[in-house]
Amino acid sequence: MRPAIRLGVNIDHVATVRNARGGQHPDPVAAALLAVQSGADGITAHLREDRRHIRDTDLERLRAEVDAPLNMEMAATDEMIAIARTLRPHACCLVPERREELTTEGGLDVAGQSSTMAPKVHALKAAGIRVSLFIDPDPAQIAAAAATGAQVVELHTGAYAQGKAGELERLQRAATHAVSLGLEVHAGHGLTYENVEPVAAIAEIRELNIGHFLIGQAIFDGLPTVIQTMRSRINNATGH
Ligand SMILES: CC(=O)[C@@H](O)[C@H](O)COP(=O)(O)O
Ligand SMILES: NCC(=O)COP(=O)(O)O
Repeated sequence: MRPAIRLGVNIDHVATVRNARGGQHPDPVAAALLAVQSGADGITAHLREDRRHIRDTDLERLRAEVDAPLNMEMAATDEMIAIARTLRPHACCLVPERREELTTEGGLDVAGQSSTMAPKVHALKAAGIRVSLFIDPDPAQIAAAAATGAQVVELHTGAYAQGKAGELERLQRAATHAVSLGLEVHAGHGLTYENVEPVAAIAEIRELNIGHFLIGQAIFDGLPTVIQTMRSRINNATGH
């Protein structure tokens, strides 16, 4: 039987609500603690260059106060690499960023910058950090990701979530290809109760990172319920 899929809960948008009034509530760290108590296997937080949601102090407190793997999402910039090497989260996931974007659009173009990406991956690994590259389910990107020395690829499920034809099959091919190159396979972006099970059924996937839907649904049902429900949907797909 395949291992159970780890559920990483992305708490970015707890910080979005907090920042709306410039105060302290709702506290992303309190949300992370509740998420872990409710069954999350790890916490994901995206420190964007514009700090539109997660702030540096949020990450510092998550690292200090939450006894669960912290997956820091970040652009592959010198600033973020320096922060990560100081903070030493369990993992970093390198994602593309454009200041004007509403959310992450495409995957990281590793193939187009592999010579500069490899040293960045090495710098993070040298700090004891597991490195994941957030990429489209594309053969060239997977091969380039493996060549950088990254241990993990996180497959961008955005096109699948938007209903683009053939994307689930593309994700399956990408997952098989990545494992053949020795990479661990994660997936995320735009996953919901309704679309998660076919992705979770991809046998090579070891971790799903889910945020926006969970935080939004928690407004109606509460964070524990939505995490437990998502956990059960994932387990339905994997037979756990
Ligand atoms: C990489 C990805 O798909 C998300 O983890 C990312 O955090 C999205 O950015 P926002 O949370 O700012 O929408
Ligand atoms: N890397 C994907 C992630 O952390 C959460 O993405 P989303 O569920 O907020 O779209």
